[in-house]
Amino acid sequence: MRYAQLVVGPAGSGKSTYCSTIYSHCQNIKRPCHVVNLDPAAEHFDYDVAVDVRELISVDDAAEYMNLGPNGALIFCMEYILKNLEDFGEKLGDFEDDYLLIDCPGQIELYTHMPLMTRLTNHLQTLGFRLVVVYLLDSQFMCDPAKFFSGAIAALSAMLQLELPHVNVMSKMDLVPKEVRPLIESYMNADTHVLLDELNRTADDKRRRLNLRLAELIEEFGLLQFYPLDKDDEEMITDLVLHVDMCLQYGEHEEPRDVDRMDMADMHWWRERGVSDEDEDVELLSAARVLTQRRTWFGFGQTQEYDTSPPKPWYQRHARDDTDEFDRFSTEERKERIALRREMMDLQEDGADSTNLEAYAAKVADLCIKYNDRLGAAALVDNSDFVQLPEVNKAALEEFLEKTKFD
Ligand SMILES: Nc1nc2c(ncn2[C@@H]2O[C@H](COP(=O)(O)OP(=O)(O)OP(=O)(O)O)[C@@H](O)[C@H]2O)c(=O)[nH]1
Repeated sequence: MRYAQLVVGPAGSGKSTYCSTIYSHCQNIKRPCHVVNLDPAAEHFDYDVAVDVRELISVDDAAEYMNLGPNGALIFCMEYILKNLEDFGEKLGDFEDDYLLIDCPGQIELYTHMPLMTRLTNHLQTLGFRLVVVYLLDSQFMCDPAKFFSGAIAALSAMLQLELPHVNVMSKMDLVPKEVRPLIESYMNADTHVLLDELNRTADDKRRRLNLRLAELIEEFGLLQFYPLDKDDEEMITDLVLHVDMCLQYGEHEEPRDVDRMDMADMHWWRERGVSDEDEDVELLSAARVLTQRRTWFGFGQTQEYDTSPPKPWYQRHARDDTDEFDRFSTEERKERIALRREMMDLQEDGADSTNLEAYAAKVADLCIKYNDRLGAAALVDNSDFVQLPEVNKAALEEFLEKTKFD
């Protein structure tokens, strides 16, 4: 399976910088990755470009030979690429099992007015690529709600035009002054109440109705969540890559290598954190993570899927975030959870019946109480029928939840 991110967004929004940042991140995590330049007007890059559209045609050549101005030359280039799409696509076809970052031109009207991107994406799909659009918006221009609305609608237009999984990114977060951050954060979640209040301050009745309709559109379709990006914040980059991977379903086709019982999502999670899958501990670590995630830990042969909801944005993270939780456990708790998970795996191999399922669920319940794990306890009680939790343990968990309730 091959994967590609189409990196789009207005001029100067940070597309090339994004490609450079993700390219370095991929190198660090040992993921094969190549950058493709689709911008005939591009000038220089601080990374190796594997395929460059300028080898086919560049704006400078078009301007010189066709005697065109900069915009006319760009349109000419786009038409030329369209006519020679098959040749260009062939070059992209050289990469097996790889991950491409396609750095697109900044003039987004080129895609909304011309069929280039749609034709290119269709072609890539016929070559077996799984695609995601990463749409960048510059946080610098998002310091007032009217600009946010126009940026969000441009993102929506690209989303509708390209009809592909779509991730919105708010770039250059490091440049946002502290006092403006709360406002930007509210935009990133498309908090329409905040936006409307701001927008309506100076609007007349007619404009207020328009603002309301636009806000409803944004809210109703839930399409406009933005992921923050500060190119120097490793954690933000990891979160974003993880989210894009979920949209791409990256890695789901792969066969596990050394660790045949491990969930691929776990392996991927650890790889993202620099742990090699040749490392024996990965199986243990992953097992522990499954346990901490409380999604699949108490069932035998349960088909419940991983929760693929996007990781929480950095500003919403709190101590009980699932993905961070493992790090909070004491060594003793980790060991016990790992041991229990191993026991469950052995039972799975021997064949689970209702007696050992009950015994297992009872042990998990004890562990929740022992380590003051309210979230796990609540999940277990909610799924008590499904996991065949014995009544006595269910009652103990309910008592524990009642006793440790926050007011
Ligand atoms: N401080 C900061 N600067 C950034 C960031 N991302 C991009 N920039 C700067 O913003 C400017 C434009 O970035 P590019 O990556 O060239 O933007 P682009 O979207 O590729 O531009 P075009 O291809 O011309 O449309 C450059 O000066 C970058 O150094 C960021 O996260 N933080």
